[in-house]
Amino acid sequence: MEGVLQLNVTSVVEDVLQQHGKRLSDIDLASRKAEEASLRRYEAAGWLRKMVGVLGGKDFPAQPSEEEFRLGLRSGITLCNVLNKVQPGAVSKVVEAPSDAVIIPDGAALSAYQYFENIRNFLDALEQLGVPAFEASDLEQGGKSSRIVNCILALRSYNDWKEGGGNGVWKFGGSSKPPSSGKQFVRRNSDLFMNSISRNSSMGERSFCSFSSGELEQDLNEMGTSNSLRVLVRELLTDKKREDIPLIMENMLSKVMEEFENRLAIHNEQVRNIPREDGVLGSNEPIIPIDTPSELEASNITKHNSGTENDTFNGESKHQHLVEHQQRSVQDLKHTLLSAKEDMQMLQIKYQEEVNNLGKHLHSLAHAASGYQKVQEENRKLYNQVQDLKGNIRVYCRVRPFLSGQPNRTCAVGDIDERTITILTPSKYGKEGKKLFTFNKVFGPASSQEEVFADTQPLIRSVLDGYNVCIFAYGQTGSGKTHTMTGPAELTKESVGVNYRALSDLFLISEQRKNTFSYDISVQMMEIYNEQVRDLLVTDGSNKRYPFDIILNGFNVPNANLVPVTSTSDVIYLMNLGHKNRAASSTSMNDRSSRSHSCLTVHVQGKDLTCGTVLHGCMHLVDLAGSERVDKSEVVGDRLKEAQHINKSLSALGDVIFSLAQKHPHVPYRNSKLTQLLQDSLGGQAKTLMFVHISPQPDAVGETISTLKFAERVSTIELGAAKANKDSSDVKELKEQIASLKAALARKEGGEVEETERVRVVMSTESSPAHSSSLTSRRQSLDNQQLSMTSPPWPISMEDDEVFSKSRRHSLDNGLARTQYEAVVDDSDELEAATSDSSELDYQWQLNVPRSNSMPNGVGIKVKRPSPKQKKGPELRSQIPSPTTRRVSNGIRTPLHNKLGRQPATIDVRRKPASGK
Ligand SMILES: Nc1ncnc2c1ncn2[C@@H]1O[C@H](COP(=O)(O)OP(=O)(O)OP(=O)(O)O)[C@@H](O)[C@H]1O
Repeated sequence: MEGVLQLNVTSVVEDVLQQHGKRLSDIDLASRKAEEASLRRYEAAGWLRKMVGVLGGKDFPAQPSEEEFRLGLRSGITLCNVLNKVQPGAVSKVVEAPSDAVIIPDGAALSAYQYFENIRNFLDALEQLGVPAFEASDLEQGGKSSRIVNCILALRSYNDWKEGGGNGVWKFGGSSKPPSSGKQFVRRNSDLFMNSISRNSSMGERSFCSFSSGELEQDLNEMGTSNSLRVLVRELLTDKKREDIPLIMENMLSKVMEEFENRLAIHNEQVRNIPREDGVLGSNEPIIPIDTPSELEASNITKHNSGTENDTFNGESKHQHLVEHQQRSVQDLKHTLLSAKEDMQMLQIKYQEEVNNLGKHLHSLAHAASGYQKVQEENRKLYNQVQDLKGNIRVYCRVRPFLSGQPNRTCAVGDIDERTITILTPSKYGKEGKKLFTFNKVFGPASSQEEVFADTQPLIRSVLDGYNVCIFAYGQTGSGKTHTMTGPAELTKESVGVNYRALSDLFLISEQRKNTFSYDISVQMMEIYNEQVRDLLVTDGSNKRYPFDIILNGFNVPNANLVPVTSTSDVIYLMNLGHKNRAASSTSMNDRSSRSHSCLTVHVQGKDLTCGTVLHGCMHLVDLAGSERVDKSEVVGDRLKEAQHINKSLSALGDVIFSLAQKHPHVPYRNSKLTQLLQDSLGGQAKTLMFVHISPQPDAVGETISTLKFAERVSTIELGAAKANKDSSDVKELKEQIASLKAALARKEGGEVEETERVRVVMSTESSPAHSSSLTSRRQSLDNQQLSMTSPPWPISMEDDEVFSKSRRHSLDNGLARTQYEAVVDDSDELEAATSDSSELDYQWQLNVPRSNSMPNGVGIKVKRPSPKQKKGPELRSQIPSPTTRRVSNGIRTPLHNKLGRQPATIDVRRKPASGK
C-alpha cells in the first residue's frame, strides 16, 4: 500500500538506544526520584483536600513541601476525619484542635494526648482495614514522608475499591505510580523490568548486573525484541542499580515515544502530499500501519493479499481498522505529550522552589560563615588573653618583601599562614628541604604597617592602664626592623611605623578618657652604641653619655632628657631629632644599617580623677642593631668592635630571656646595657612583644633560620601575668607628704640643700591596710630623720660608667659622691659601696625598700672605706633588721641588710659634714 510507513517499535527503540543510549542513564536519577515523590505527595494531598476540605480553620496545602505535608498531618485530625469518611466510625473519637479560633501553629508542640490519641486510633483502624500503615514516629521526623504518602494513596485505593462496589478482595498495588494517561504506558513497560527484578531479588539480593543472561533474554523475548536490541538494552542496564532501572526505562520509553511521534508526523505529512489515484491529495487522516507483532502480521497479510480483488474489501476494512487503531494510538501519544508537558511545568515549579531554597540555604550559609569568622576572632582574643595570663613573650614574625633591584627569582620563604611560616632550606639543612616555625602571628611581605600595628595596639593601650610594655624589633641587618618600628625613609600617613602610631594612639585614648583620667606623657630616646648609653634628644649636637643606673618606674637613665609630649607633631619632631643623632654609617650590607640599639621610652603617668589613684606605665620601643654574625659583615677595626658589642649585647639579651624561661633565681640583666635598659620590661609584670624580622632572600637563609630558632624559643617563655603599676590614693598622699617635707627641708636649709633630682618612693599597692599603715608610720619616721639632716648631699663627681660595673658586686667606689642612688637589686645580689675617701665624715645611708619585699637574709650592702691608718679599708659588714636610716661615722659602717627581691629599692647616700665644719 503506497504511502504506508512501516513503523517498527523495535527499530525505533534500537535507533533511540543507539542515539541516546548512554545519555538515558546519565539523567539525574535522584532528581527524577524526588520529582516522583513530590508528585505522589501532591496526589495524596489533593485527595485529602478533596475528602476533608477546610478542617480546623485550615486548608490542607495542595502542593505541600515534605515538611508542610508532615506537619499538616501531625495532629492526626485530618487523617482521622478522612478515614471516617472512607469507613464511617473507623475512628470513634477524634480529638479536635483546642478551638477553631486558636489555630495551633505548624510544628508547635502538640499536647501528648492529641498526638497519641488521634494517630494511634488512626493507625489501629488502618490495621483493621488491612491498609498499609506507617510508624507514628514518621510524623515526627523529616525525610520519612514517603511511607505516609503510600499509606494515604493506599487508603484512596481502598476508597476507590469500596466506591466501585467492593467486589472481590481489595489489594493495594504497593508503590505503583498513580495512574496518569501518559505515564501509564511508560509504567507498564518499566514494570516488566521491575517484575524481572523482583523475581530476581526473591532469589537473593543481587544487583541487576548479576542477572543470569537467560533471564534477561527471556524478558527481552517477552518484549519481542531483536538480538541487536537485546544487546543495546543489556549495555544500557548492565552497571545500573536495580532501583534506578525503572526510571532509566522510563526515560528510554519517553524518548521512543518522542521518536515515534516525530516519525508519524513526518510520515503523515508525506501521505497528505501524495496524490491519490483519483487525483485528490491524501486525506488529512494519518495512515499509519501497526507494528506490534499481531498488527505486523495483519499488515503482512494485507500486503500478501493485496493482489486479489476478492480480498480488496477485507483489505480495506482491515486498513480502516488499522487507521482507527492508529488514530487511537496518536491520541494516546498526544496524551502522553500533554502529560509530559505538565510534568515539565511541574518540574519547572519544583526547580524554582529548589532554587529559592538554595538561595535561602546560601544565605544561611553566608550567615553561618560570618558567625564562624566571629568565633574565630573571639578565639584569637581568648588565646591572647590566655597568653596574657601566662605572661608569654609574644613573638610576631614579619617577612620583608624583595626590594627593587634585588633578584627575586627564588624566595627562601614558603607557605605563610596566620601563625606559621615555612622556610625553604638548601640540602645542608636537612633532607626535608623546609622548616616550619610557629609564632603568635606571621606577617607576609604584603602586610601593611596598619595591619602590623593593629595586632600590637592592645598591648600599647595597656600602657595607659599602668602596665610596662616592651616591644623590640629583632633581625639581621636590612631585614626591616627600622621599617616596622619607624617606617621607611620617606614617611607618609600609611607608611609610618609602630612608634608613631603608638604615640598617636596614646594621645587619642588619653583624649577620649580626659573626663576620668589625666595623663602626662613624656618620652626619652636613647641609643646604646658600643655599650654606652647616649641621649638622642639633644639639640646641641653633644654626644652626651649618661650614667646607667637602673631606677624605678622606667627612669632607667634619669639624666637623659625626658621631654613631655602632648601631640603627634611633638613626637615627630623628637623622632626626627633622635634619628639625626643616631649613630649610623655604611656597611657592606645595608646603607642605613644601624649598629646601635635605639630605644624610644614612653613614660605615662595617669591620675584617676575620681579616686585619685595614680598609674605609671612605661613602654620601651626598641629597634635593635642587626643580629647577623660578625664574619658576615666583613668588617674590621671600628666596625668589628661595633659588631662585637652588638653581638655581646644580643647574647646578653638571649641569656636574660633564657634565664627567665628556666626561672633561674638570678637573671643576668647587668651583663649588658641593653638588658639593663629593658630590665623592668623583660622581667615579670611587663608585657613583652618581639618582632622578629626576616629577609626573603635565599642567600640569607642561614641567618633567617638561626633568627627564627631564637625567636621560637623566646615565644615559649612565660613571664607570669603582667601587673599594673598603680598607687592608691593613700600612697599618693604619702608621696605628696614626702615631697612637701622635702621641700620644707630644702627651705629650712636655706637653699643649701640641693633638692634631690627625683624623689621616688617604691611601694606596692596590693598590701593589706594593716601593712599599709605600718608602712605609713615607717615612711614618716624616715622622713622625719631626713628632716633632721642638716648636711647637704654630696656633689656629683663620680664617673658614671664605673657605677654598677660588670660584675654582680656593684662597686660604689667613689660612689658616695653621688647624691642619690637608686638601684634595682635582685635577690642574692650584693651591693657594695666603697669609698676611697678617708676623711672622717659621717655618712648617712638610707635604704628604702618596697614594702612588698619581705625582710632579710643573704643580701647585704657593704660599705668599704680604707682606714686612715691602713690606707686600705677593712671590709666591714653588719646587719640591720629592717630598712631604716643608719648613720655611718668615721669609718664605722652600718651596712644595710635586706632581702630585696625583684622590686627596686632606693638607696640614698648622704654625707653629714663633720660637726663644726
Ligand atoms: N615591610 C617592608 N615593606 C617595604 N619595604 C621594606 C619593608 N621592610 C623593610 N623594607 C625596606 O628594606 C630596607 C631595609 O629595611 P630596614 O632599614 O628597616 O632594615 P633594618 O633591619 O632596620 O636594618 P638595620 O639593621 O641596618 O637597621 C629599607 O629600604 C626598608 O624601607
